Amino acid sequence: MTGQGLEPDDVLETRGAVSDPVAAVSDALVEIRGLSFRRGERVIFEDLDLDIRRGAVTAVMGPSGTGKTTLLKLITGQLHPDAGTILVDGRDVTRLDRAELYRLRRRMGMLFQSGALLTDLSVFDNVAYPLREHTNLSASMVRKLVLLKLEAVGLRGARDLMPSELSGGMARRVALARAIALDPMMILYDEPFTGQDPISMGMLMALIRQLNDASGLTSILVSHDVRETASIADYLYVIFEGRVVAQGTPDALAADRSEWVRQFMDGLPDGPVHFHYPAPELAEDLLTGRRR
Ligand SMILES: Nc1ncnc2c1ncn2[C@@H]1O[C@H](COP(=O)(O)OP(=O)(O)OP(=O)(O)O)[C@@H](O)[C@H]1O
Repeated sequence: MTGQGLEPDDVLETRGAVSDPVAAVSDALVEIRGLSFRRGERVIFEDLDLDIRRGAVTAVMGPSGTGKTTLLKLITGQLHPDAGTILVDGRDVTRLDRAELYRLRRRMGMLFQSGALLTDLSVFDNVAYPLREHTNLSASMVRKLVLLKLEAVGLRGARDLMPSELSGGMARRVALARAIALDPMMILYDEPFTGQDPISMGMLMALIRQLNDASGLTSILVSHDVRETASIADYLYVIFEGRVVAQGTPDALAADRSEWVRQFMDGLPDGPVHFHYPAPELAEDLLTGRRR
């Protein structure tokens, strides 16, 4: 028993009627249909549908452990679902062979929590790494591209530094330059703001939005930082217990009065997601003669 009592009717559709850009354009770069995924006995996703619109910043939010990172790994083909389809640019990642998946993955930049820089390489060489690995470009072309990517994240002047000489925020920006080195069609961010001070958080937020718009990217952003995420995303999904419980533009979700949306967007400690793990009444528990 989960104690959450989520029924199918609780699923909220909070798309704004006319002003919602996503409702008007159905051009999805990622189209997920009927996705089911388990970890042992645990159901992570059950019949999940979700679209990521081309050119937009789409955020996926939800309580900790709800499967956000898992969703990114399913989209990139690092995990295989039990059922459902995941179309990325029209191709079902669940059906691609290794070589096709590898080619598709090259077109997806990733900034994962664990995406550390290579500590033995300079900033320049970290960004050059995917270019040298995956292309036959000349050294002078690699140099130009690396400098352009570093310029895009404001760190062209830091090219000769080693990762140990960077602040946490700078390191994340270098990782971002590396993630866009191969000019991906899409970039996936997993908790990009974790551990950042407010200034570097603001910088990263602006960069995510700027890179998306200037490079014609499509961005998927997984984050716990509701307010910050809502301020840069075009569209938000809230997932919980394997399903989408709310979706809409930031404005639509800000105006939504339902308990689900309010608890999540306002960070309320109790609501449909309970603070207490299901238990008998406290008085009943205290008065009983049981030892545990
Ligand atoms: N390698 C693994 N083996 C077994 N279970 C796992 C594994 N990785 C994750 N899980 C479980 O899958 C569930 C979803 O994990 P996931 O990391 O996707 O959640 P999340 O929403 O990204 O969480 P957070 O916001 O805390 O990062 C969790 O219950 C987690 O314990």
